[in-house]
Amino acid sequence: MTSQLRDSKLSFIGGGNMAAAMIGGLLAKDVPKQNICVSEPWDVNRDKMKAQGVRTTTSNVEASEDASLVILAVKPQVAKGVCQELANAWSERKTLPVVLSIAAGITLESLREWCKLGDGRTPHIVRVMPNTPALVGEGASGLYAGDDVTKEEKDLAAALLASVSKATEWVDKEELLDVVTGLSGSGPAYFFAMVEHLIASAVGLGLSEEQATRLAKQTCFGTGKMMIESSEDPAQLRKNVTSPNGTTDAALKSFEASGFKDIVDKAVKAATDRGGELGRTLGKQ
Ligand SMILES: NC(=O)C1=CN([C@@H]2O[C@H](COP(=O)(O)OP(=O)(O)OC[C@H]3O[C@@H](n4cnc5c(N)ncnc54)[C@H](OP(=O)(O)O)[C@@H]3O)[C@@H](O)[C@H]2O)C=CC1
Ligand SMILES: O=C(O)[C@@H]1CCC=N1
Repeated sequence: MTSQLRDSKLSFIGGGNMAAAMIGGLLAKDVPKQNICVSEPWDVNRDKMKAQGVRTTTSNVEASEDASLVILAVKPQVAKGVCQELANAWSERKTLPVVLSIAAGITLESLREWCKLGDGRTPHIVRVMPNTPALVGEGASGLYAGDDVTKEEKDLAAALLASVSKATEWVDKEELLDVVTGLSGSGPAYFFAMVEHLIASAVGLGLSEEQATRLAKQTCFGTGKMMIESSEDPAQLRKNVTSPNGTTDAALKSFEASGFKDIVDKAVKAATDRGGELGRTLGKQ
């Protein structure tokens, strides 16, 4: 972790699933608890955060008061109101915090418009797309920043994401963040769904739920670890499992016959398109 990140005051606006994952990951990396403040309306979520030792409040304005980095971690549908509330409260501030938006789809243009202060100043904004494995320090994150963001600010944003992610990728076109969302932002759900189905299939064929769950989870984990640690690419690793005319071959042929590639293509595109759609519809409101 960089000293710049360790010394920064971080304010999470919204303390839901993704904020909890990032905060859990940050605390595991020894970011000082007292440097993290979360504003969250729901007492159940607030209590969970409080139990981790970070500061909590119901007031977005209070949470952002002394922050150098404000992480906008609310649903896209409420981002506009939250940005406007914060911009109103920051009019007396000489130095504005850097805003990191994790809201899927919401464009820089909209964020800048909503975060504009009465005197015309706009905070520097970085869009990021993390994922929930950040909780265990195994996140994958994409980032995009406009030209107004300084190198130091980009380094700080990247350091925050890198502290909870093993892959931190800058994209050079904003629309590519929607693709990152369709791949790694939503991606954990695809793998969870796959494991759910694997367990159900094996239980249907006679294994106990407990055994099927242990075997399926470990297969997913072991496969991921192997992909990261091996010098061979995923296609070669797949071939290494697949004996000619053997059991894996039978399964992969069945996948193919059911249109596996097409199923994946369509799903990633659906998520990517939904990101763009959220940006367009919510940006207009
Ligand atoms: N979950 C994920 O895997 C990922 C999510 N994201 C993005 O992260 C953002 C948050 O998603 P996620 O954590 O899943 O959503 P959650 O609903 O779990 O978290 C959002 C939290 O914000 C709270 N909230 C609602 N209104 C306000 C407000 N005005 N001020 C402050 N807090 C408020 C909500 O409280 P209440 O429930 O009471 O409304 C909720 O606890 C989204 O924009 C999403 O696109 C990005 C990457 C991955
Ligand atoms: O489902 C969503 O919209 C958010 C963004 C990426 C993961 N969860």
